[in-house]
Amino acid sequence: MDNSSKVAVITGGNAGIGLTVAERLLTEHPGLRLCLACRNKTRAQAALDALQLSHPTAHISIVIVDTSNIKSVYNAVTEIKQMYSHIDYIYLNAGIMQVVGVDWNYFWKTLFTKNFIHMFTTGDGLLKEQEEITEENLEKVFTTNVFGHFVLIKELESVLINGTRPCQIIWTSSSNAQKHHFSLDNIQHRNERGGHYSSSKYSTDLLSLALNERLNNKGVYSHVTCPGLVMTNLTFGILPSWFWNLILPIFWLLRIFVPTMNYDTYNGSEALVWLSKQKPESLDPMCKYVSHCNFMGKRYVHQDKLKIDQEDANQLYDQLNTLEKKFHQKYKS
Ligand SMILES: NC(=O)C1=CN([C@@H]2O[C@H](COP(=O)(O)OP(=O)(O)OC[C@H]3O[C@@H](n4cnc5c(N)ncnc54)[C@H](OP(=O)(O)O)[C@@H]3O)[C@@H](O)[C@H]2O)C=CC1
Ligand SMILES: CC(C)CCC[C@@H](C)[C@H]1CC[C@H]2C3=C(CC[C@]12C)[C@@]1(C)CCC(=O)C[C@@H]1CC3
Repeated sequence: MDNSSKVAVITGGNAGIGLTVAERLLTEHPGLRLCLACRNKTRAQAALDALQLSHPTAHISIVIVDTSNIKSVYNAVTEIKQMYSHIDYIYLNAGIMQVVGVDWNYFWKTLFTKNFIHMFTTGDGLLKEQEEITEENLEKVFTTNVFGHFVLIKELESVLINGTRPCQIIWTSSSNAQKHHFSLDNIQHRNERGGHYSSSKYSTDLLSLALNERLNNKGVYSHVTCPGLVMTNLTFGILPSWFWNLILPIFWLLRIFVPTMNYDTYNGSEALVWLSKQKPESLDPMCKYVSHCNFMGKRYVHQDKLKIDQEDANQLYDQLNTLEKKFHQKYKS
């Protein structure tokens, strides 16, 4: 095993924001060894081929992981541990949103009120979602976005901790993370009408804080990012791509008020890549690092103070830990 060069693992690294982060990290950190942790072999191989074209000497590998399936996460951990003795950056980026429609009534009602900036920044109240339960009897958005990643981090702990080099855990959270959609009495957000995605991203923010409390003294640092609104398969699942292309000029205008209207993945990945170039000890665990792009097209990183509570974070951590133990017993003993 080559221990000298840096290693980055990216979940959902085959498409959208994850793929752009992969591309930009290879440019920013020459010699970086990259692991695309993806659920689909063909799509992962296509991404690897594209990255290898622009970075012919880069060392890129694929690990198959479906974060909505805990058995698959355990299998992926075994593979990652065989490949790497230390991980410098782990991007917990894979994510889904199960949208079935837009509440246009709410959109028109809010457009000409003072709440319009909040609506365009967060999407809060605009999206209709549907629930799905996985074959392991877990809520799918919660498992894909949060629990699968929790298990990944927990099982990889020995590879993240290294006496001499720090490790950065970098989550792709969202402005859509809203406390009013989250409850410690129902962390999976089961049997609720909507708010599944928001609850999962709020959990992400809490979990990141809890991880810092547990792991900072071992050289592992966790931070949350927000890519803003970016055109990817996720947003094409909300409205068709032709619609988004049509309203591109509106995005430019909206940027005067809402600098998170990033549109492309390069703009959206700014905060995620910027974090990899910072000293992790100097970063604030109570901040969300947000990718901004102004009207003139200038990209920069904005820090938003997180409105979350350490006690909630610890309680969520404990609940995730208890849930993980059941799967550990089932699959690992
Ligand atoms: N686009 C936006 O405006 C915003 C996105 N985000 C977040 O950014 C992250 C990346 O999303 P984005 O790039 O937009 O969307 P994409 O759909 O383009 O990318 C999502 C990535 O996650 C992967 N993925 C989905 N489900 C799983 C799973 N069960 N196991 C493993 N991988 C999975 C997808 O794989 P596959 O290609 O096989 O489907 C894909 O690689 C998400 O966490 C999302 O919530 C946050 C704020 C705004
Ligand atoms: C004329 C158009 C600009 C109308 C588009 C309205 C809505 C579909 C969008 C306005 C704000 C958007 C938004 C998201 C999805 C699409 C909107 C609701 C996200 C929720 C996508 C996923 C995220 O993580 C955050 C985004 C915030 C903004």
